[in-house]
Amino acid sequence: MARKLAAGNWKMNGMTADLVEVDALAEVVEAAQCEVLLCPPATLIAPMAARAGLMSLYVGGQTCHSAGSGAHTGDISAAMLADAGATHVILGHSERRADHGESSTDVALQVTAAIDAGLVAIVCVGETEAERDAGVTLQVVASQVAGSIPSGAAPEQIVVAYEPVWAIGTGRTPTLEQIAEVHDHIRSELATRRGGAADAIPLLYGGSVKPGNAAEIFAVSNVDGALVGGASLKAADFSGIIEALSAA
Ligand SMILES: O=C[C@H](O)COP(=O)(O)O
Repeated sequence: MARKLAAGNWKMNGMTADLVEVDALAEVVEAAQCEVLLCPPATLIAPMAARAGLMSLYVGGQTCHSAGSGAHTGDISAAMLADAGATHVILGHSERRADHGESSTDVALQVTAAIDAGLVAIVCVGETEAERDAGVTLQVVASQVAGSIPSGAAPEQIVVAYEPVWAIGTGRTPTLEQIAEVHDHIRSELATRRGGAADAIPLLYGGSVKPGNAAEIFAVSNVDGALVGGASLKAADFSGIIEALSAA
């Protein structure tokens, strides 16, 4: 049985003044029957972690370089994220794959670096709309899972987030049957390579999760939580999602 995780991805949003949203989550986080994580932009990791330390809230990064240090202007290493107070890092998000040309091979190297730095790696996979229309969703997702997760990674060091690219920030979501089909397939792919240990890897759904649709998504087979973008920016919205996962 995998642990449940409500993860928020602030993407390139958030100023110091927005940290009041973290304070506003305190009561819900303390009552939560699941793990809760927020991944702000790198500039806010340290101050958010200082606030999160007062409650049971994890803080994570949104990417990291595969190298430990060196001449990589603008990049950040996994050890730097950990040093700032992060416990997790999102890797291989479709926006990184599209905007920065990151391949599954690149992501696998980042995952190894993250694990070496003591971080939990949240590995994102998902098909584009054209791939879904072409009927190759399961092959695309299986290939990303196989290529992005190093075989040596232990189950407690990995989370997989299924995010259909066409559902991100669009208000569109797959049917519950489509979510179940992909999540069951990911679980089965992981089990092929890891046996029963695969059951301990949390599988998150991401893409237009809101308080209003969270409960039905969390009731789907092999959905252990969510990776939430827009609805994680405001405590009022994210609270509803945390509560729905706690009740699932
Ligand atoms: O990382 C989060 C996802 O990309 C989902 O974003 P969204 O909830 O705004 O659709």
